[in-house]
Amino acid sequence: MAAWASSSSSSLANYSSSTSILPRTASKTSCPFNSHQHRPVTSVSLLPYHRPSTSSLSWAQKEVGIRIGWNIGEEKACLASALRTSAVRQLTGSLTSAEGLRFGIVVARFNEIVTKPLLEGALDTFKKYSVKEEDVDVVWVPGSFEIGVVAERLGRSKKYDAIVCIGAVVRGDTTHYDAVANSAASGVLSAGMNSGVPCIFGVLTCDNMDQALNRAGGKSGNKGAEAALTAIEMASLFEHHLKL
Ligand SMILES: Nc1c(NC[C@H](O)[C@H](O)[C@H](O)CO)[nH]c(=O)[nH]c1=O
Ligand SMILES: CC(=O)[C@@H](O)COP(=O)(O)O
Repeated sequence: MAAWASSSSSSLANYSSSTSILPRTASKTSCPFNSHQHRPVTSVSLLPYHRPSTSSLSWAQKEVGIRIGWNIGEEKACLASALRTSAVRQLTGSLTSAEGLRFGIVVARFNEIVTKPLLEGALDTFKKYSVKEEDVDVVWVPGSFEIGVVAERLGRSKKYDAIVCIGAVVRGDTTHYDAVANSAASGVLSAGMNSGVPCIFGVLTCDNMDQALNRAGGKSGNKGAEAALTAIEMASLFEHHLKL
């Protein structure tokens, strides 16, 4: 008899009178096998499973084998998920513990009619979440293409817990838009990866100026303010959970 069968039959005896080993909600809802059985999972072998011939198995072992064999993927996944759920740590940054965190803001002067309100949205958000003015530095660059290199320099200085990158790339008549927009995005991404400091992408990439203005305090909100919120959460996450 396969090793799994004997241990499963004994484990069946152990569990048969016990309540579900899965949290009630898990056995009732998240295990597809259980959904039509309407019975809590009482035993799932965690041994390496192979399907033996059933002729030599007792009723109990067939029951376990059938339950496990037919739905090994779902049952194991459910049990594993349930076990993970009971032991899972969930780490997140807090928006209510921003005091003392330090932020850099890199903002492009190009399309300043858009980037200035984006910057103001970010600064207002920092103030609203108790970030002191002396804990925020603003660095102006000519255009969005220059954001990445400055963001990385600020990150490597280790003076900041997160860096907000603000720009507005608006499509013109040529394909220059694609070069600038893509470079800005990859520049901000690289700055964060290379410096280890969260760099937040608050660069608008729009087909026209109306789209940009709508996202700088217009009917579509303020992406600068959103970027500042993201910066606070990421800075808090790194400060409280991801310190090296
Ligand atoms: N067209 C836009 C630019 N272009 C300028 C570049 O960002 C860069 O400063 C120049 O290529 C020199 O390196 N910048 C924006 O931020 N937005 C635009 O729409
Ligand atoms: C995003 C740009 O670089 C763009 O504003 C430049 O306009 P054009 O493509 O007409 O030169």
